[in-house]
Amino acid sequence: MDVEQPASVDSARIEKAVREILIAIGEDPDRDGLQETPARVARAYAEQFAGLRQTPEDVLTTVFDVDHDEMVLVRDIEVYSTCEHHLVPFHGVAHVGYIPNQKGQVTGLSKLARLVDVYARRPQVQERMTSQIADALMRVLEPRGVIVVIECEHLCMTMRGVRKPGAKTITSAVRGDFRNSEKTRAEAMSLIIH
Ligand SMILES: Nc1nc2c(ncn2[C@@H]2O[C@H](COP(=O)(O)OP(=O)(O)OP(=O)(O)O)[C@@H](O)[C@H]2O)c(=O)[nH]1
Ligand SMILES: [Zn+2]
Repeated sequence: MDVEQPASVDSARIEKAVREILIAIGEDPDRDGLQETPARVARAYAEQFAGLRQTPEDVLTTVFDVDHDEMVLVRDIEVYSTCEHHLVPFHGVAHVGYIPNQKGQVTGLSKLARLVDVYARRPQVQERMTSQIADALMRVLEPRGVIVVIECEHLCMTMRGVRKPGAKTITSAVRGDFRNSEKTRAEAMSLIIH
């Protein structure tokens, strides 16, 4: 469950902290190129972590009935998130599919991409982000099933640490019909993996 979130980031606090980090790494925060950096980082974080101040209901606003109760899948939604362990990016693609309920309730296609961003723009681990997207769709659209597959490269594994560029992490979350029916799941996977 989402905990209550602050209205916006505390820019002054971020700026103070970033200045401290610059000093701690042995930089001069007052040199030309760095003077504006704390304020820039505060603005960047406001954007990068905007999802902390959003709920799925904020973006899944358009729900309408169509005469379609079979799979809808949006593939290759670009995703940028921030690894909560190292605060460096991980990025890749998300594939989000669902089977509308008997009433044929669907949402706008762009709303699925917006939903991905609600959870990507937070300090994250890929597994949790994947489940959160699936659970939010189940709750709001009450579909017969949801499948979310996310493939990402984690910069904490490529630019530092173990340094394995190209390694991809693939996570999936299946709910409802996608969980219960191997055939339905296989159909979705064949559309995702091409
Ligand atoms: N399961 C999971 N692990 C992640 C994710 N993002 C980063 N990690 C891992 O989190 C772990 C943190 O491990 P620690 O040993 O606490 O940190 P560390 O010493 O910086 O680890 P190394 O990255 O191996 O140098 C690392 O193995 C990362 O690869 C994620 O989305 N999911
Ligand atoms: Zn990391």
